[in-house]
Amino acid sequence: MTAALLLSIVVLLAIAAPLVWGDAASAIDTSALSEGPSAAHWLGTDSLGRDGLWRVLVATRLSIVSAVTATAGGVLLGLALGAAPWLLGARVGRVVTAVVNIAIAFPYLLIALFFAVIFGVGIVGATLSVGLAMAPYYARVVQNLVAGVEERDFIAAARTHGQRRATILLRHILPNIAEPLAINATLNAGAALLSFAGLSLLGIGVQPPEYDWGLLMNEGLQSIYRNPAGALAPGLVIILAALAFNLLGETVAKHAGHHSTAGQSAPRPVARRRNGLRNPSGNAPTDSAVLAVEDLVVTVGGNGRTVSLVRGIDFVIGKGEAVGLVGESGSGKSLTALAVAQLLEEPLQVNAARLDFLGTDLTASTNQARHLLGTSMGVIFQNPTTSLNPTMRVGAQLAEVATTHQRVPRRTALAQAIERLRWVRIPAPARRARQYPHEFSGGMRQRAMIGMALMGEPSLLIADEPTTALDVTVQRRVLDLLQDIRRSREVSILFISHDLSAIRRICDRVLVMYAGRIVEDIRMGELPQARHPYTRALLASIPSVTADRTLPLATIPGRPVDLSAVPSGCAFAPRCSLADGKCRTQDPPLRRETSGNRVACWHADIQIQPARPSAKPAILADPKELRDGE
Ligand SMILES: Nc1ncnc2c1ncn2[C@@H]1O[C@H](COP(=O)(O)OP(=O)(O)OP(=O)(O)O)[C@@H](O)[C@H]1O
Repeated sequence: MTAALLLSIVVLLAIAAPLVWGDAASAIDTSALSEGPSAAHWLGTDSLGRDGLWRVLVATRLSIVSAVTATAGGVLLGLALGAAPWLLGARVGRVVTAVVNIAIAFPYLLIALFFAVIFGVGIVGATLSVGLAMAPYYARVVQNLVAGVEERDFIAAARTHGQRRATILLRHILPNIAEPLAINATLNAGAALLSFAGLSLLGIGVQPPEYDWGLLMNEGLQSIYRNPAGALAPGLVIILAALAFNLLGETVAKHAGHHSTAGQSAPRPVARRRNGLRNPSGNAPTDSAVLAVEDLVVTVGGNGRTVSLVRGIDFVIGKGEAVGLVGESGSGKSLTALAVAQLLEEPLQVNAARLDFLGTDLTASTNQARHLLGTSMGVIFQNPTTSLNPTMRVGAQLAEVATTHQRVPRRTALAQAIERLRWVRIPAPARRARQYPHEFSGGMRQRAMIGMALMGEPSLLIADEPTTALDVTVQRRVLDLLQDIRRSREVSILFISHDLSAIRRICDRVLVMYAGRIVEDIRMGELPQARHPYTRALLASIPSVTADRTLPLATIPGRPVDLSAVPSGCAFAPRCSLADGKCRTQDPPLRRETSGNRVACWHADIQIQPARPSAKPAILADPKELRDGE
């Protein structure tokens, strides 16, 4: 609001002041030469008796227009120089980069002075000088921004399609760097304003009879002992106008930052509750249910081209229960977890008949629901390297969760962060809290992430492949840690993995997903007696050290189904050796069995040996043997 108010005043003055007070500001009054402030002249008069206040107001237009013009020129030239390496190739690019680097090594105002001497005094010379002096800075910014974008997959795709570099620059690169560049320019317009003031103050900027704030300051300085207001007033408005630009830039930057990082701290309420509970599986949530999900659907697209990525799933997680979510890549595991944590954004759409967390309806997107998500649900992501901010100390990052969601003072939050680092067995937690993520090993970073998820004393931890990026020994320690946390604090866990042996280590129950649906929900101890052919095939494909090494490793034949063209009937039918006509036409419902497990297969009762070519499939092996074989 302050930025908007200040900027509106500046713009209004730039437009209106010369029209309203232009004549009064130029009127010479020989009877009131170099006077101090009075009722007639609030800021006194200059050596020709002209009113100080009117001149400060009228000078707004020239000061602002010249600063904005110089900034625009600097940005355009910087854009050309910064994009040159991309457009002209490595050899020419190196020369341009070297010139930019040399120019940046000199103080900015020195370069402006250098050009002012070349172009001569006056408004045109000053504008050119300030614009040219700014260009190397913008060139560096553009080079960095281009470097950040040019490695992205969509640029590689455009190059593969044979698009020219200039076209890629205009179509793909510029739109992606425009926002930070514009923010930089707005922030630096204030600096341009100060540069003009500096040049005019030195007498090599704007020349009389034209006048800007710098020239008024120059004139005011000559009589500063008689009339201090004559120099101070233009100085003050320069500061206010520069502040207006800076505040605007920072506001835009903050907004842009929020937009791009919308996520855990500011969940996006896209989940919607559908009317009418389906509850076909008799999957009634009990009082002890931490999470109750019913008919969860995640779709993408619209206008008749909607693709269902998660196709109506139901499950309940009880207090202190650990539930695994397993399936091949693309089966919808992460989307399910992120939909529960309210972390999915447009264009994905989330709908659910029920999405209750600790008895609170998350689809309602109330303050209470948002607070619960922030304090009682922790999410651990796959890659700890990209999940921790590299520029923040680990302790401060953990503490931020508490200051944001629990509004505790920073000191208390930091003590809590150190405590959580101790919980996750980080040695010397107080010292480690002061370190940056790069000073941690991969396993320690993941434990720090788990510590961060524990900051709010969560009731549910969602761990999305938390051990995939770690080596086997570290994986084991992280899994043991999760198991300990679960036991000692009664935390429920939704553990996502494509690795059944990892799931087996900590989960009580496993949900097997295929093509966006749960096809089997089975207690861990009964996994060797899994009834869905897909679960059996997944189990059979776990390598075992006792398997016959002369035989090829077991795989699941065929490919996962394309979710934009799911066949009618059972989605697994094209890959299933048991599939018959019924499977290809009718989709089997997820039925609850007397054992309490659920399975979606017309042939769940048929006993088959898993499709493993070895004599003794791992699925049927002794659980101890499976553990040793990991
Ligand atoms: N933003 C998105 N827009 C369109 N499709 C998406 C989007 N995110 C995911 N998908 C698609 O949704 C399907 C399920 O993705 P999801 O990430 O849940 O799979 P996953 O089972 O977690 O796989 P992985 O084990 O590889 O992480 C995939 O086919 C994926 O391509």
